[in-house]
Amino acid sequence: MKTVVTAQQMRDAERAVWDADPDVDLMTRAAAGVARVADEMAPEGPVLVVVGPGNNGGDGLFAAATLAESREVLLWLAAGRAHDEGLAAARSAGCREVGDPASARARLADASLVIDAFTGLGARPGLPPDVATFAAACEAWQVPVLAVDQPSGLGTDGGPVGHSFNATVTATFAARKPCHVVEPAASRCGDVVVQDIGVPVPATDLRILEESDLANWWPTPDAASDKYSRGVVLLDTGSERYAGAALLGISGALHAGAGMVRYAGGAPSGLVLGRFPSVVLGEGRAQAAVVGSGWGEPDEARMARAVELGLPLVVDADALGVLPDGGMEGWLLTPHAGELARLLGVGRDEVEADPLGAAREAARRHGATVLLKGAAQYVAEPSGRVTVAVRGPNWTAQAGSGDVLAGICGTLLAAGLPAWKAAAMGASVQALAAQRHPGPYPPDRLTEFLPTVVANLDA
Ligand SMILES: NC(=O)C1=CN([C@@H]2O[C@H](COP(=O)(O)OP(=O)(O)OC[C@H]3O[C@@H](n4cnc5c(N)ncnc54)[C@H](OP(=O)(O)O)[C@@H]3O)[C@@H](O)[C@H]2O)[C@@H](O)CC1
Ligand SMILES: [K+]
Repeated sequence: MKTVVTAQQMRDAERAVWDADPDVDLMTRAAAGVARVADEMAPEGPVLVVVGPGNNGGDGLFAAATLAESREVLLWLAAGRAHDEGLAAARSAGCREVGDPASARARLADASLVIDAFTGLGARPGLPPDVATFAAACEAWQVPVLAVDQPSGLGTDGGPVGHSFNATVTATFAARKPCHVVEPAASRCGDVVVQDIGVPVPATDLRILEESDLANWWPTPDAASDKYSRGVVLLDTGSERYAGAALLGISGALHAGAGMVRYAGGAPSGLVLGRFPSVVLGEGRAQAAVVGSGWGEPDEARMARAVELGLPLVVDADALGVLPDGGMEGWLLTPHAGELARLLGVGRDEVEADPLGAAREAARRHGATVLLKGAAQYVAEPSGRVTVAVRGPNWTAQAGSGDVLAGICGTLLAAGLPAWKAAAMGASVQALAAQRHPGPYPPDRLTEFLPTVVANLDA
């Protein structure tokens, strides 16, 4: 798992380093990392550096000085002022300045790389008009952009996105920041490279899961395991009309490695057994249950029966409309943005503008873990801690993915994992399956790849 730090947490961490050693030169380390990534991205051709007024611009200027030893480097002082020492170093290394915004845009015709060093940790969201026009021109001309610390225009801690650079690669320092992992900002960051500049990273309440976590934590049977110790998951999903949701959830549960799947939902039993003969029909001993996918409507009586099971529940789709008033400790709610908006009584656009805040609020209000599904997936616990799942390709945005995911999470809950882990690992393994098998596979086909993904998880 990798920790994500806010702007303030990063500044505090840097302050601690300076307090311990006032002579430490973090900017030189940061700039060296930026120059290295720049050379990797574009080994030759002119580099154009957009320089802002603060230390982010300072990083860009010292990186420019290094790059100018071997290639042409142009500076656009887009704020009209710049970090004094950085500017002196860049000038004496031979960097030349473009005088005005139009000249900067004109140089995009032959630039092999733009380095965006306008703003970083000190950014207010948005860009001055000249810089916004330049950022749009970079996109239109398809010039690769290396963002220093973050694409300028984004708020470091995430939030709504207006004018900003759209980076090919972002070179950040010490740890990722919320804008690198939380949408809508994350999509503007390209590939995020984290440079070690000798600043220890504090533990925080935001982190991202990695494949190695899945490898270490995936519940793998041993010689003493039987179907009960591996975990029995009960699904009360599907209906006559939405029988497919039941099949998809069962498939997710089985391919994630359930010891046994029981099915007690509304899909025709012949259909279920015809496709999955190992499924046991009806209720019985189980360690977790999945409810709501494919019910077709919120059903209070059905929800009440599920509550009576006394099991940790994965609550999906229609069941989210009939949540009990309390007693959901250990449960996992799996809304997409629209469902989460309904849970909170706000507009979907509000959830999309601040998915982290919305997921945290729902988890706090309901006292349950919330997995917010979508292109990026967040797992919020009632404590406020959030884990970001491994990201998949956009192909997975299709009907049925959520039904499969609920089944996978049910299996992991039944295996004894806490709700946050079941959710983050379930979402991540589905994303990895899609990543390793790119293309428009339907969700039932993708599910069949889960066993090979689990067997080959890279520690
Ligand atoms: N701290 C460290 O030790 C290290 C820091 N490092 C580097 O420093 C960066 C942080 O530097 P920083 O604190 O100087 O802030 P920075 O992001 O350059 O911006 C502040 C300036 O921008 C201006 N401005 C803001 N938004 C604007 C907007 N929308 N439109 C126009 N102007 C805007 C703002 O103006 P003001 O708000 O004052 O009006 C102010 O003048 C960090 O990201 C990393 O790259 C590394 O070297 C490692 C060591
Ligand atoms: K930047």
